[in-house]
Amino acid sequence: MELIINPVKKLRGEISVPGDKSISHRAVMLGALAQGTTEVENFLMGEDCLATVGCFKAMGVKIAGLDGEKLTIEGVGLEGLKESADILDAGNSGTTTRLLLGILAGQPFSSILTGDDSLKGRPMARVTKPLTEMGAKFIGRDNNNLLPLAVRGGKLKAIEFYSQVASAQVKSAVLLAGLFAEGETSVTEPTVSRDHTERMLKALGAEVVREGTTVKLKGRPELKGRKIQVPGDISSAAFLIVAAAILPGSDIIIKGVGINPTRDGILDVMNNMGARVEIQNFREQNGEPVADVRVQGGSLQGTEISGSLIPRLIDEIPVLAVAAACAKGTTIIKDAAELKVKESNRIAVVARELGKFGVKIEERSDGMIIEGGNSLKGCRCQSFGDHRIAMAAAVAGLVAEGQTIVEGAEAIPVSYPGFADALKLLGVE
Ligand SMILES: O=C(O)C1=C[C@@H](OP(=O)(O)O)[C@@H](O)[C@H](O)C1
Ligand SMILES: C=C(OP(=O)(O)O)C(=O)O
Repeated sequence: MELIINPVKKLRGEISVPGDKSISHRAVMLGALAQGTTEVENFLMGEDCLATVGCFKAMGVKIAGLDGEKLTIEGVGLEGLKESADILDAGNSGTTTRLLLGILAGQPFSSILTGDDSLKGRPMARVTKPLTEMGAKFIGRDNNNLLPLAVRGGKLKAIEFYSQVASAQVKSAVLLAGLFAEGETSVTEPTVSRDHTERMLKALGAEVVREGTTVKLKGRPELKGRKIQVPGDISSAAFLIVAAAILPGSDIIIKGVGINPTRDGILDVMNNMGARVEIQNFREQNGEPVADVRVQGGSLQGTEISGSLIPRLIDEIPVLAVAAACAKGTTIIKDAAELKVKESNRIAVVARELGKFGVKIEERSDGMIIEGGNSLKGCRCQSFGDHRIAMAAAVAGLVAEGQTIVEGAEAIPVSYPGFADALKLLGVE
């Protein structure tokens, strides 16, 4: 599928973005493991989260409301999942895979988990290693690194785990396995990654504490189902934030965006670049901070994006590269080697695709250097099956001269169903 983008002068209007993908996955998983009913409002009906729903249905969990935006999960408790008669399919979703492996590790049955071609190339040893140390057994290619993976779960022991990567998926996999172990499981990461798992576990009744970059969880808690209201996804809002910021004369308000401090790195970067971004109507929703984000267009300056900022905006880097291309001066992105193991190699693909727009961009092993300030030229570009690449290219198309055609736009509903309609609502053809 192709998305055809015509340049536009400015974006105007008020809009909300679909529910947060990370929180929607966790609502299904923890709702399933809780006692009683969990009602999820503003659940993201994106393909990744629907893959999570499919896996839990296959393990006997009753989930209703897939036709609307309110999902109801009948929790089965920590002991209640059933062996799936078929292979579990995580589709394109790394979050489904890694978090689910943590849960499957604690089950007294066998499971087989697979995904699409992109997911079959992504590293899983980062979770199968600590889960093996906890007592689970895996069989998979490349030393249990690649899907498909067979898992034989069982009685787990709590561990103290030191992760090499600042990854919420790794941290969450170990913590979710820790639910099934007696005693305290702890995870220490190099810098803090998104903490939605910890927040939701607490909200459902588990004992979780953070000390610096370490999170500790007491095993075998009694989780209680509850209402969960999912905030708008800042990673989806990012495309609109950047689009408005690079189009002078724009003025948009994105309502109800989750601005959890472990996720809001894009707001810091926009601020550093001199963008006019305002946080309005701050409030808290089920333990997650939420606000309306107003963005006005203007001129941007190059910046550096590195260090502990990276995990706070990892999924926003493709679109931040577009902001950098439109800014005056140079932008350096480093410490972001993780980008190479996402849905595509996001360093190589961003460099190649933005290069087609005429952007001067140098690929580095852990990031990229972008020379901003040259005008972009409309082009034909590819998503490489990566939703964030497709949407970043579309945003570049809004400021480029002439028409831009994004091939592989069918990847977009993985995280942002309705993306094209959102652009139209704000004035794009
Ligand atoms: O835990 C999560 O929900 C996610 C964590 C991040 O991945 P890593 O944990 O691999 O960095 C992020 O890129 C992904 O989109 C969602
Ligand atoms: C990396 C992403 O997701 P996942 O790891 O869940 O596939 C993403 O949404 O950009």
